[in-house]
Amino acid sequence: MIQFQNVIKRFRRHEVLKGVNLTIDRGHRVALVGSNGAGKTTLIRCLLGEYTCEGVVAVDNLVPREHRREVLSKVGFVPQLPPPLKMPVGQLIKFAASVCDSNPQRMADVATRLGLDTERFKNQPFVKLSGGQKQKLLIAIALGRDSELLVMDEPAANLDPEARHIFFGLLAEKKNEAAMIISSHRLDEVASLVNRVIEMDQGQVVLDDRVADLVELSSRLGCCVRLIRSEAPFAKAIGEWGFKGSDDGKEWRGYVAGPDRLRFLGVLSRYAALLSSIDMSEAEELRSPEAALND
Ligand SMILES: Nc1ncnc2c1ncn2[C@@H]1O[C@H](COP(=O)(O)OP(=O)(O)OP(=O)(O)O)[C@@H](O)[C@H]1O
Repeated sequence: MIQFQNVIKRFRRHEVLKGVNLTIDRGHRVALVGSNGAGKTTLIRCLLGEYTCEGVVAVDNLVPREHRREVLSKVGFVPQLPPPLKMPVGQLIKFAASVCDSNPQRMADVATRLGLDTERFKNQPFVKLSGGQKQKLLIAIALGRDSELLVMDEPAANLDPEARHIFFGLLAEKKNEAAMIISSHRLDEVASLVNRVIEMDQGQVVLDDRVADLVELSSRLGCCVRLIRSEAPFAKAIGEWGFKGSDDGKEWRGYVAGPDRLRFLGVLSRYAALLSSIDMSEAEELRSPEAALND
């Protein structure tokens, strides 16, 4: 579906992409990783037809630079930095839906699932939303439409754990019909969302691995964390994951989105000396943490 053949991009004399060769098909969920300045955004911009470059870039045999409209009609894009748009939220959704022949209500419904009530914010300029609200709206615009390719630059970075879980579920719904490219500095942020990892360094692909597709995107893990004593900083950190504590603050229960397990364990590792046990298991059905505590 996507082809890069010996793609070279120069800014004046600085060669930023040094001959990139890649083929990405439907069903591939790619983590595009690499340190700052590796060339990830430049590669994406070549794919979206924003830059001219040497070599071949093609989406379904169309050259994005020459067939921009047709190529962009296939692509849902979530940018790394939200554009500084003054347009009110309601108008922005209508405009975005008209550009890609989608229904504004479909985008609004995705926003609602993510926890953003677009009706409430319809007259508010986009630029005045919070970072997380902007991210939710951009995701809703990208996912509330038919697309064959989803390109997302650090898409979940600003989302709270509940919205991340919903977002992963939305990706699961698209996983067979679309190819996905998820760009990130950190592999651990995106590792469990993907089945292929492409690492760039200094304008070149230095690793291209197919990885086991074991984590169900829409899964949740029921968790119980026990401590040797209660501590306020831990309570604050785990409270941000929606966990509820026992009266003595030594037992905490809640749910973690399947793809977020590594991230969650990373948070727990900061309090390793406090931990007495961690239980994590695939949740068969969702029960409230209060109900689980009463078991
Ligand atoms: N418009 C531009 N003009 C000149 N140089 C540029 C331009 N855009 C990017 N570069 C340079 O190209 C290199 C690759 O940048 P790019 O933004 O593609 O990296 P990245 O991997 O996306 O980094 P980050 O993770 O920081 O977003 C960097 O050295 C950057 O300074």
